Amino acid sequence: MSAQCLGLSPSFGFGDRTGLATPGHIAAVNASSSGILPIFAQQSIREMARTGRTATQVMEDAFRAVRNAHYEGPVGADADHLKTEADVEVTAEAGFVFFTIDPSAEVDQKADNYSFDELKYRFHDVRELSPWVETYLGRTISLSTGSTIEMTEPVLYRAAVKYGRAIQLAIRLGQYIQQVQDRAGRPCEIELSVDETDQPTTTAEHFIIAQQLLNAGIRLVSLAPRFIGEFEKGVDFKGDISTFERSLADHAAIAKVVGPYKLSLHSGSDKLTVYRQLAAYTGGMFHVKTAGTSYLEALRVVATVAPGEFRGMIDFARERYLTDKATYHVSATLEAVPPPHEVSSDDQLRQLYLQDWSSVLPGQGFTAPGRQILHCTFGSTLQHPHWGAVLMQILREHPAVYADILKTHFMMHLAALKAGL
Ligand SMILES: O=C(O)[C@@H](O)[C@H](O)[C@H](O)C(=O)CO
Repeated sequence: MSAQCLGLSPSFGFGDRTGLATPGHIAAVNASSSGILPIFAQQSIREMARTGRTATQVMEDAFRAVRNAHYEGPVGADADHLKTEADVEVTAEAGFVFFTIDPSAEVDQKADNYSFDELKYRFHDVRELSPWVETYLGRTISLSTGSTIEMTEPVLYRAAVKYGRAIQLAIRLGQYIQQVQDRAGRPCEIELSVDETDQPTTTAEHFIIAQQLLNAGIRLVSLAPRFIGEFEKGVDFKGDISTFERSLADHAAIAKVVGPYKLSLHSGSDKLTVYRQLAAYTGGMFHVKTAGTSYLEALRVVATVAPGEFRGMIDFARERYLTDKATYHVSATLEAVPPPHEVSSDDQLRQLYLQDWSSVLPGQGFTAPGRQILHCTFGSTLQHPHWGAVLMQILREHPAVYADILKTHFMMHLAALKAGL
């Protein structure tokens, strides 16, 4: 079986940083009967670098499990957060068919704070590569939600300064992806991701980005805006849910009228509080990406079968956290979570650093800040000569335990999404 394009069907990405999680992911999909299609091979270039795995290994690990489970449904494969043509080439060659373009390196992350005078000054540097400003100027776009988008000079100058270069890069990478896949006679789906920026993507910016890519012939299957609210790694949504819902409804309306394409939720691990709304407001045209949560559930296997080793892994993670958290959006502090030597109970320690479903209200996700300490240090742990070897040996010695833990974990995730369909 090879990877397939999943189109506009509701879909869910099961990122796996160990290569041993797919059996549990398959068990959850089979048990949930949610109708949500899976992507079992999903890794970013960043994750592959941090875990020392190649694109080919990611594909082989996932599809070996698919064959062993005799799983027969359509299965996607997401080459995530691609930033260069070289990223495209190595993942296309490995058999990926879903390509997530990430032009965030070209996003001016300070643009939301510039005054109008500053924007007018900086606009001169991007005027030539943002010819679309004149075409939108003065237009009012009405959305099915009743919201309107006023394309004023300040709005357009800010969009051009903030995303002008990023749009150009996204078009270049998108056209390259389509050329590479068309030449090889392989299918492809493209997602644009600007979720990893500090400032939310406004409706005007979403409308412009999507329309410029589509005008350039980039066939988007999904788009990941930076939603309002805090989508921190490893824990549930943080923020005002009604504000998020209003913004989500507008973004979904844009995706329908400019596309259609799916809205994609990155850092989707454990964000159960917003899953029902995402499914409902998009009318099922959504994609959710997870990855860190499967790694945290791998540590739950260690906590279950070898609590002493789990304590050692926590101590190591605490040593690495301040360094490793640099590229991730998290707020946990070492001071907020006691170190293992201060917690005698293994169960309490597991609650502090992983949390149990028994402690979570229905339709909500985990919130324990210790999860972020373990989440961000996955690369250091997996690549550590001792702790990486201990973790992988425990997972290989207890495959049924890991599969059962993942089945329970992702049945909760898929059920929360299904509630909105
Ligand atoms: O950590 C990564 O690089 C990926 O998991 C990336 O964050 C992915 O796009 C994601 O959001 C999964 O939750």
